[in-house]
Amino acid sequence: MSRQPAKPVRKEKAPPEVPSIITDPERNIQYDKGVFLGKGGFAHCYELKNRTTKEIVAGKVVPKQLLVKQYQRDKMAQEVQIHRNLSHPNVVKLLNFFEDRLNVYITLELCARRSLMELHKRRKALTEPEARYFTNQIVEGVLYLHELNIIHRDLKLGNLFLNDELQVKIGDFGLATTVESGERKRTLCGTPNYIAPEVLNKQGHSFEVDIWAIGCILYILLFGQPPFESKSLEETYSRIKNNMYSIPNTSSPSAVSLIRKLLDPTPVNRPNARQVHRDHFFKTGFMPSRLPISCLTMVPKFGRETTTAENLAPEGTSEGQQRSLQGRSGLQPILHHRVTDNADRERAQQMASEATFREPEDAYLSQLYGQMTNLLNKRMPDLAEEEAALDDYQSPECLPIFWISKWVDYSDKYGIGYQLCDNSVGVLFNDNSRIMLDQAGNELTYIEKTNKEHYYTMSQVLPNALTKKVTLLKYFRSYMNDHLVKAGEGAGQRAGDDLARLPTLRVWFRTKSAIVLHLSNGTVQINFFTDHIKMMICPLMQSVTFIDQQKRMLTYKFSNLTTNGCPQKFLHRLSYAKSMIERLMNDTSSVKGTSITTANAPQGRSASASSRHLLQNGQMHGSASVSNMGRNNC
Ligand SMILES: Nc1ncnc2c1ncn2[C@@H]1O[C@H](COP(=O)(O)OP(=O)(O)OP(=O)(O)O)[C@@H](O)[C@H]1O
Repeated sequence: MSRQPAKPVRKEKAPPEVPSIITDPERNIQYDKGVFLGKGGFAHCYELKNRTTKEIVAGKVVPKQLLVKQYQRDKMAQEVQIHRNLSHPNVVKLLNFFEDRLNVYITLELCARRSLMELHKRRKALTEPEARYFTNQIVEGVLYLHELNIIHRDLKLGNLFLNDELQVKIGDFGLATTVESGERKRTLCGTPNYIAPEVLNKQGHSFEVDIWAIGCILYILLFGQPPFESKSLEETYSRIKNNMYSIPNTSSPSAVSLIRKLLDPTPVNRPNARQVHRDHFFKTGFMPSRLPISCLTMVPKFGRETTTAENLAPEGTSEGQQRSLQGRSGLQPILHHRVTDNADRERAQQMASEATFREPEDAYLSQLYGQMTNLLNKRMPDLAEEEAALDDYQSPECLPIFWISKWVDYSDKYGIGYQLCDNSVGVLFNDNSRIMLDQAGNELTYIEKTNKEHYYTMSQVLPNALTKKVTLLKYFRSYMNDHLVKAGEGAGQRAGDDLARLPTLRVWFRTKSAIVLHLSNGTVQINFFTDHIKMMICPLMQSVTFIDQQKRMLTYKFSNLTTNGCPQKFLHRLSYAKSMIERLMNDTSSVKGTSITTANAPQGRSASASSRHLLQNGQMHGSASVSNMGRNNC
């Protein structure tokens, strides 16, 4: 592959010069600059740690050189003016703002789980209970704003942030405005993403533009794409003006009815925020009280037990085996998910069971292979390693939610055990069945080689057929805890964990130089043995993360590698990854149809054994990859 000589990369805007210790002079607070969170049109955002209280907040940094024009300063002042007085669980809290010689700083409540935009990229269409959960919180935030006579005017997935509890937080008040009663706004600086027809038609607009945007958001959450999307902007605008959209017939009547009301072409016909909040859609059906982190990348599991207030045991378990969620010593009482009455409950159960998980046939391998081929066919300018490590080249929002932090190869007898970065553990057995135990050590998933899933809790009596595999799982778990870097006790179970479906290891093999692991959510991970560099490639975010020798996590979008350049060292690995993906594709097809059924099948019978480097004499070989990745990275 021909390489262009290193040349300075053209950047749209110079990154801000940010001191490593930032001082809020007025309040005499010092912050340590932490990890880079991302950049927008104006701002670069970092984790900031209060040096006294140790609290971590998000710090938006805007270089003063970007605020030279009066209108830029006015816009920022207006944004802060509106945002600073707001206080609601579904609105990002603006904590403080201050400046130093170089920059203006705004400190905000930290939303460590990014935004609904990244969720959408990873998941596309969500289940209806998830769409209900997120939209309900958006509506609660909007209701609060509208009651204060504030229109947000730019509600979009990227402005709906998520904290560690996966609570929605409305942010970015750059286009927000206040309205007097009956006033209709005539001008709007900037183009809102989900622009309402009355804005396009310049008829004057008000609160109803936010309601329209909620309609677009609910549509995207349910169906995975915007209602008026087309190939060109003109066509999209024409569809908006003519109210041309269709609703897939997979949706429930209450979802269809609400979308139609929200996307009414005539603003006065749309419900106001209070009416939306009271809508049938939110009052019926399954409303999770909390969603697990895994739903950022995997469809949740809605077993029978999770859809009822009583948390009934899964089918096939007896009364005595039912799990009691109350009164478990040492555990927080778990909030019940909301289901209204018996009829609704039945419907919710039916809907939930219909939402059974279908893992894509090859878990995105061919898609990823195509992306890698495309990327490597392009000329990527050379880039010095240290330059590539600068914040401005990074896309930290694309960092995978899960990766394998430890693994133990015991495939000469049983299989491979691994720990995910959230401390959950799994085993891929030689017979291609999989088992997974969550970080709290409570929720157990068993996946047959046919991909059929079974859910249990560790407190219930498990089927005899599983005893041996669960024993092995525990064995792997304690081995990884004892012999590899100390993992610490898993956190206690939290509400919503019963809905978690964790990604599992699907296929793996070892070469002389690396172990190659493919997770069911599409992530391909390659750990290189010699220099301990690791790479995680995600087809859904179209990005690659390298964990370098200094244990830095460097995440690049494929598109940025082509425009900004790629260090030689990473380029070699990308080429290597492409051939490994090809091999995974071949392995995956050979795994299909294998007739191996026992847990400890002889080595030669495993369909994928040919590509595994099997250790002899029952030896375990393991690796703890990256012991300290920091909170943001998990
Ligand atoms: N409260 C927060 N917590 C965590 N990350 C945040 C927070 N606010 C912003 N970010 C991150 O910082 C990035 C830049 O923020 P934002 O998009 O608000 O900047 P901006 O320049 O105002 O954007 P825009 O161009 O959309 O107006 C976002 O992509 C997001 O990843």
